[in-house]
Amino acid sequence: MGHDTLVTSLKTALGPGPYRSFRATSHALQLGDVSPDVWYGTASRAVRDADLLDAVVRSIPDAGVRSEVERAHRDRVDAGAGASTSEEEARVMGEKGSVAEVLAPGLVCLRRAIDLETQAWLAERAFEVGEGKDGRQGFYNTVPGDAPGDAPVLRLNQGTRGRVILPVSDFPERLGRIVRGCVRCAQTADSCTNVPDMNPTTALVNFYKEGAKFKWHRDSEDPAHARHDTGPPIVSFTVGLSADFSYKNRFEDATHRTVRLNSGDVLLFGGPSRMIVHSVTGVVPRTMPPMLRGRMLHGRLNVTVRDIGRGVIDSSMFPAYRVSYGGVQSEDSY
Ligand SMILES: O=C(O)CCC(=O)C(=O)O
Ligand SMILES: [Fe+2]
Repeated sequence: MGHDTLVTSLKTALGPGPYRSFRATSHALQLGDVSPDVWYGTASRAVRDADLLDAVVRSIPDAGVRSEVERAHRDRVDAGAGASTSEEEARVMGEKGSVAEVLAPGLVCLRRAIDLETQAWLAERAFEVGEGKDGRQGFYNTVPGDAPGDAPVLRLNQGTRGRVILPVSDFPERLGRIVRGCVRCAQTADSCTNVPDMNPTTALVNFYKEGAKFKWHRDSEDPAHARHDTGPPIVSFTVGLSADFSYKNRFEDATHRTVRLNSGDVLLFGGPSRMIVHSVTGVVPRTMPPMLRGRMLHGRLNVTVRDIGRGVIDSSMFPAYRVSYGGVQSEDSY
């Protein structure tokens, strides 16, 4: 296949946006910025037609790089990995109207990434694992009643917002498969360099009542990520009411951008965007999808799935989020 025919076939197979990001990843391969393995992973996910993928591999100009890629290809075929994308991963972004918006390098919003049934499932699981089967109080603290003799009352543990912090293994494995599907979609829309692979370890679940906010902060658990542009993405789900998520590069920046996150949207921030300063500036009334009414508490559920690497969470500090690395507490625990 000649070069021009190959380009035309790729543009047609991938569509303009994914084609551009695929071309950028291929350029990074030639510069040595992404490894042949990572490039091949992206290519094999983006280019579903086996003959076209062969043609792309054959077109790699550098013989050394090409043979590395061919090795990755053989390993994958031998391991049967081509068939290993689970149905669940494939379903992410399978909804009508799903679209990936690249807001900045490494910051990707997958619109309507999960369908309503999956949203209801995630909400049910989040309340179930977060709410004290084993004595945990989940999103709530018990506080004494107003007057002497009044029964104790439950209050959200962060005021108008409740939080739970869980190992991702407390959730059914389906969550990990959905997260991996989201990472793949974001990598295809942006690139594997901007959205590196991640290994889900931890879920922070926030429940916001109408009117709740979340202050400006960074999710900078791992000090290594604070110094480099290579951190694995945070994968953040919205279920229920919509919310305005604002972000900027530095605390002192006078201006910020805002993206409205609706039920079923998944926001990823990794690589060069892993350290964005962000805040939830508002929860939007009257945006609950009718199908979820009665299936979750009225409000917004946010599940952020993270890869905290070697980090250790100090659960005695709950509901504060304190993570340490090698015995040193990370700076921006919040
Ligand atoms: O609710 C959100 O969308 C963001 C939550 C967040 O920033 C966090 O849990 O660190
Ligand atoms: Fe955050």
